[in-house]
Amino acid sequence: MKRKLTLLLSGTKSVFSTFAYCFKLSVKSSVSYTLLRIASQFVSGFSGIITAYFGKLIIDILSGSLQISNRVQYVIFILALSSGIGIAVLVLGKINDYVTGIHNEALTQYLNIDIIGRSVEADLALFDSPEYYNQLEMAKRSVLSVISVLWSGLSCVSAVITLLSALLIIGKVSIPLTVLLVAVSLPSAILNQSYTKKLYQWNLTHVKEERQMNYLSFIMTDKKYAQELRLFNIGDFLKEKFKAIWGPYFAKKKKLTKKRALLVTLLSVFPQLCILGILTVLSLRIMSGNNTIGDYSLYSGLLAQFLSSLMAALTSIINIYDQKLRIHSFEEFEAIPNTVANTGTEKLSEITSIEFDDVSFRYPGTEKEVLKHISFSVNAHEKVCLVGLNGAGKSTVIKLLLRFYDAESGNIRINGVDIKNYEITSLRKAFSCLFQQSPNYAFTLRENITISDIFKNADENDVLDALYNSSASDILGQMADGLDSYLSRAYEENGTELSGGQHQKIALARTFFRNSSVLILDEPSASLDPESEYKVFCSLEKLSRGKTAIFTSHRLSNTIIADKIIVVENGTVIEQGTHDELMEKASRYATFFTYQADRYIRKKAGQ
Ligand SMILES: Nc1ncnc2c1ncn2[C@@H]1O[C@H](COP(=O)(O)OP(=O)(O)OP(=O)(O)O)[C@@H](O)[C@H]1O
Repeated sequence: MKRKLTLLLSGTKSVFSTFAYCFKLSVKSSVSYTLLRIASQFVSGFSGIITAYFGKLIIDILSGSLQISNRVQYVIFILALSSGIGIAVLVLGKINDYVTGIHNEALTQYLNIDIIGRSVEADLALFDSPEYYNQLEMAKRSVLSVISVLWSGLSCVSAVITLLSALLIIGKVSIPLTVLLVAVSLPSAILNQSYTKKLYQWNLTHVKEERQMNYLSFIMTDKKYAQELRLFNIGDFLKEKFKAIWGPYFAKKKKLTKKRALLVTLLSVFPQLCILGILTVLSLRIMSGNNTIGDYSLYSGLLAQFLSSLMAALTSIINIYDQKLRIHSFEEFEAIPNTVANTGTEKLSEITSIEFDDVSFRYPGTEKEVLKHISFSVNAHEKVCLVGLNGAGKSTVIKLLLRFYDAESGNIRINGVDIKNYEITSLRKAFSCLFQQSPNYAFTLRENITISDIFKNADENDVLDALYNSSASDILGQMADGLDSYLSRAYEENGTELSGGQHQKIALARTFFRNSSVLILDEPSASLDPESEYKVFCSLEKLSRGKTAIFTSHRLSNTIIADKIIVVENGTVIEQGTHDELMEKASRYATFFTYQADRYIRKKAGQ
């Protein structure tokens, strides 16, 4: 008993705290809408009781149970009053519907923007973890829960008002039967709650399946996959994959829901039996002259209202209790800590040196040491090329330099200062970087370039220069709306779809536009034609004059422009030097270089 009481108390506490949390969010999104919705619940809570009482008065007057002198005027007055209240409640209900709709929209956007904001600031490492995606998915779903808790809490206000008022009046007929009515109405609601909780916990353990289904449905409908899907003829294969997940998922969910529906239906019979008892007692009292005929109308109306508002109140409370876990998912998502903390305060502007000192690193949650005791330095105005086989760790070096991840051991220093001491945005501001898979945006061409430095007070010439330097001026020439042309047809009929190489040129133009003191290009020419590649490396030479540049390239003829070549293999720096120095000795670099030159030389020699 004591345990049950403790459970009840903690349940009540969590209902209140969950509602309070959602109420706070509601107020943050709009104070006026929240107040309007509360006021409307008060009015609707009292209106049912008042209308039922007016009905009783009219019946009593008409049946002669209530003897008054000016019957006609009295009946007309009550009818007019009750119609007035009815119309006012109706109008208020419509206003409430409107306010609720608009408020729900505002609250949804407020919460979505909150989630997006958290996501934008999240550590890059989090994007490697399936757990993070599960949490993100649950947070997105919990937006609906906040709306639902708020709705339940506010509905509870009117339900409780109706419930208490009805209970006070019904209690006059038979207190024991009224108590019994309350008692038998509770189990079905409580059972409902325990199953709702079970269902939610079941949902929690099946988020992975739901995400997999979403993913499959995404690749079956997204343009990116459309070509391969048709070429490989894998539509049916993917549909079967989808069904294989959905089948068992649906069967289990159906079983749980069916059991709940059966039990709740069975238990809802008992309250009806109690109502029958109360109405029987009342009928006997009317026949013996202790109550009027109008009382029958009043009590039967109130009993119906009592039952529906009790159910509404309980369902609301249970819903809030149930949503507690979902709301908790939202709170949990908000509280996910970033490991790459913005610990530094120093501002960084000009970079005079970069130093990797005995740096080791493995991606969070993985065993493999991707970088092993790496040491190298880059001096101001130096052009450095990182060379190595696929998966050697070149891009990882860049990610650590930009503090997307923190090194596990060792130090990365800029201008002799540990990069953790720099304020993170000022650190990143010092780099213009082209990532290996830099995506373009479904925005205009101009926006696709200027997005890399939105605070720059740039004119059109800066954009045109960036396009020229990335060998992309011809792309602009093909665009109907010039710089204002859309780089996607997903949202604009007149948008332009670019080729893979053209996309890379735009991404490169964006990098050149940023014009920071260090230029980083990770495989800038992977998709470029030979002429564009040549021009881009000429631009790189030109633009990096008076700047520091770090680039990676698998086409080793490009390393010619580098002052220093650093060869990375299996996460370690195995050699470094100029092209000539490395070619002179039997280096790994010389082997790579010979691989690429060899085929051409052999072909020429007719071998
Ligand atoms: N987010 C990640 N989580 C776990 N491992 C990763 C992640 N990103 C890269 N790796 C692993 O780190 C290693 C180094 O990858 P990296 O991208 O740095 O290689 P790279 O030298 O740039 O290769 P490429 O020449 O193909 O671009 C690879 O084994 C890769 O599988």
